[in-house]
Amino acid sequence: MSGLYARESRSVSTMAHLRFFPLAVTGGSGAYLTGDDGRRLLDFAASWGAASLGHAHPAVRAAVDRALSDQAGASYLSMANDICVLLAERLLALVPGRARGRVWFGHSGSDANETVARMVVAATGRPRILAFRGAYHGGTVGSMAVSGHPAQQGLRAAGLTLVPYPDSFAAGSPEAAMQQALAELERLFATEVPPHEVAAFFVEPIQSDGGMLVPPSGYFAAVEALCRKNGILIISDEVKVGLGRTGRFNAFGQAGFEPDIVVFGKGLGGGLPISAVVGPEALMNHSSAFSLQTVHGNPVCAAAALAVLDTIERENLVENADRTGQVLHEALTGLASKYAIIGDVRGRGLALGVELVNDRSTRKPARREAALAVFRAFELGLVLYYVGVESNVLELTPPLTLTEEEARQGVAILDRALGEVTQGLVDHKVLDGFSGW
Ligand SMILES: Cc1ncc(COP(=O)(O)O)c(/C=N/[C@@H]2CCCCNC2=O)c1O
Repeated sequence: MSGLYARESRSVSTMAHLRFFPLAVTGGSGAYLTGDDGRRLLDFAASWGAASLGHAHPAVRAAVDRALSDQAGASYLSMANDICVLLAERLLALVPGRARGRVWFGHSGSDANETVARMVVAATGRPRILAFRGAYHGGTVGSMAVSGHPAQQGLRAAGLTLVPYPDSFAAGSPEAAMQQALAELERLFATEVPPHEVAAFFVEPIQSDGGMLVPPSGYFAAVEALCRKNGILIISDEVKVGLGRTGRFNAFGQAGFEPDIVVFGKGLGGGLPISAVVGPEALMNHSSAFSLQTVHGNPVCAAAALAVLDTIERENLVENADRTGQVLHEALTGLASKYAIIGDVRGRGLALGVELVNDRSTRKPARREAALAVFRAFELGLVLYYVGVESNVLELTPPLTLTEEEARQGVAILDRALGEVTQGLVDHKVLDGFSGW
């Protein structure tokens, strides 16, 4: 364990730790992090997707410097600032007509989803909310309340009903997954959940922390029809897979539905804390002083977000995510022909998952092997984490700036790590103290 990591253990709380290996960093540039031991590590996680432009991107640095050099306050609570207005106008132009009303700014996906959960109930008078089993919508009380991930210890909202997200790998086919998931939703509407009491449905276009689950084609179109029929608002949580990561700017478009409310976060700030909720004016202006924190809408983070949106456009990063994502997907599929432990490779663009199983026919989750593979990859110079309700899905969410060469380099490291794990060459003891989820 490095000196810096040991020093952290004597100074920083573990309450926010989601640790898979003892990485301590002192810097980074592009798709690389600099370890405190001087190593350069290829970052296939991008800090859970937040470093959308990689590290130390000059556009973000310049934008933040300009905003700080003539600082228009530190909050939009009690005064408007030009940068937030400009960012709001940009985001309104990026969402479908249904959602094109007003923009709320926050710090994180959690406070954004918490705000939406409160807003839809307050504005519609409907007491119920739908979300998916395995969904991660945040780490605050109000966002955990509408989440369904088993790793969360928070209380679920009284009006929350969790429904199954279609898992094509677990069900054996997309058709079976879609049929099962729709049947359960329709059963709930017919028995336990009166649809006219449901205010909104929280949707991840790809369920990331739940295992990078890609919905079957047609599933969300069917869900949207059910929602429209019953006046249920659809919320697209684009916090992790939005902003071009899937190879299209908005992930909901590929998933085949048009949301009423869109939630952005993580990569929006390029590593700085900012989130946004974009929705219809009637909802977004249903009240004043409804959801506020002191430095919400600060111009510095908003400037970073504008730089991110500008850079995504200027550097064609949506196309890069599509193209480099295909290279990565194909390379990972190549690994699957080599390692029986890889049960499934799935995802879109640069939102990819590799599900590890001990047996392809039973699909028994290979939790320990996932943890060992991630640990060994770290030792070999690649940073990636695992997700999934069984913690057996390697998650790849690299910076949108990733090059094809970097993609191949990362897969070569993962290849070696999986080889050593499957040959029993990685001592299980390395996982002591790294409990992950
Ligand atoms: C789809 C989706 N919506 C909202 C959130 C919450 O965002 P914040 O962690 O910025 O509050 C997240 C956060 N996801 C977690 C962050 C904690 C570590 C585990 N991995 C994640 O990506 C998310 O994936």
